Amino acid sequence: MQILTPHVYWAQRHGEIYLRVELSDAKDLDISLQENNTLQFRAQAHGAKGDNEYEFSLEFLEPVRPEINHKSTQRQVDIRIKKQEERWWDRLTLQEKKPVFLAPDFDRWLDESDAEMELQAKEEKIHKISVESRVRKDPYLGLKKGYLFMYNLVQFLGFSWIFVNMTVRLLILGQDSFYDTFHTTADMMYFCQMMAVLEVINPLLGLAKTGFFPALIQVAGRNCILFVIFGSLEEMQNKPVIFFVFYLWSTIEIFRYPFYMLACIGTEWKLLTWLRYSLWIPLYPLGVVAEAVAVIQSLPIFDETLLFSLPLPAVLGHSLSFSYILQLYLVLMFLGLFINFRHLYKQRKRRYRSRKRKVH
Ligand SMILES: CCCCCCCCCCCCC[C@@H](O)CC(=O)SCCNC(=O)CCNC(=O)[C@H](O)C(C)(C)COP(=O)(O)OP(=O)(O)OC[C@H]1O[C@@H](n2cnc3c(N)ncnc32)[C@H](O)[C@@H]1OP(=O)(O)O
Repeated sequence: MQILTPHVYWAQRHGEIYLRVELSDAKDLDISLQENNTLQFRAQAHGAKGDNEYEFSLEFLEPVRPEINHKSTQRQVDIRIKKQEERWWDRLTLQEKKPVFLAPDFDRWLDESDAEMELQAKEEKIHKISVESRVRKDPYLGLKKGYLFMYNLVQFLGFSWIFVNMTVRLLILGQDSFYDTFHTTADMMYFCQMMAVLEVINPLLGLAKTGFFPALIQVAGRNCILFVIFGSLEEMQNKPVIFFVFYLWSTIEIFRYPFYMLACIGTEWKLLTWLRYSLWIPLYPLGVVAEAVAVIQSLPIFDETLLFSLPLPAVLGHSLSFSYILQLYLVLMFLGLFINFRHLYKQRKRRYRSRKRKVH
């Protein structure tokens, strides 16, 4: 009987090494880790040349733990060894030259970044299971979901009404429709934007996972434009800028709210998700620019009418025009744009990273 060397295939993860020894019906297995961090393998098995004794040894690149897991099947011997430190290895063996009997196990092979993704996906799965088990204990879950579903439905219907109304009027009247956007849609916009205050309250009550601060910036920013600039200045109400502001706001909302509605019933439509997490990229800056134009157009009107002006002591003059506060608000708007743009970018990345992981 000869002593032969079997084919050995290997793959790694950050914490483990997998070896697949191609031997069928292996018996009398003797697998041990020597003091010099070398795996010693010996077995009787059936190979191409009949029954033979097979052996090989591998000195690992970095220290491994002494416990060795192995399983012998009719076709192969699987060995699993834990690394001492969770670290990616450049190669398996200490010697740089790869032994001739060793090859990558392409069935298990992952490169470092894929292995990281696999690890993260596992962690996320464990996290999800623990969150789900906690959530399942919430006796009001059905009620909360029902409330959110209804809220999103109402908002969706409101913004759809505005969007369709404006689109139809634009198609029929062309540019003339720009001038009476406010008179035809403001009531519905008031309703939707007042309802939107709930978006700031919901995360405080633990009802939705919305970012509290981004929601506050979003709702406060829009309501300031709607109620203070458009609502209180009649001179602004026939300006075309209202058309652009309302159209940009409602365009995102007719996708965002149905996306949330589906989330409430545990469903997802890929196209809708993509629209919710992509449309803001052009719309948000455009929206801020349109809102900034509205603020700038309102400055001389506030100066003239002295509406909301702050009375000052006589030595400092009569009053401080509200337009100064709006000029400060203009700066805040771009700060708000930066904060929310970054928030939405992170949400998009999170959404697509976790979906990509689910695919693996
Ligand atoms: C402190 C005083 C501030 C003073 C103001 C200062 C100036 C501010 C200027 C601001 C400029 C505003 C400009 C703006 O008006 C311009 C426009 O809007 S233009 C049109 C384009 N706009 C947009 O695209 C923004 C749309 N709005 C939003 O996206 C949100 O309002 C926002 C808060 C910005 C982000 O939303 P959120 O944090 O909720 O992110 P997600 O959508 O990813 O949701 C996270 C998870 O929560 C779940 N969720 C959220 N809401 C609901 C809900 N209603 N029902 C059910 N579930 C909900 C969602 O499913 C996610 O869950 P999961 O993580 O499981 O996926």
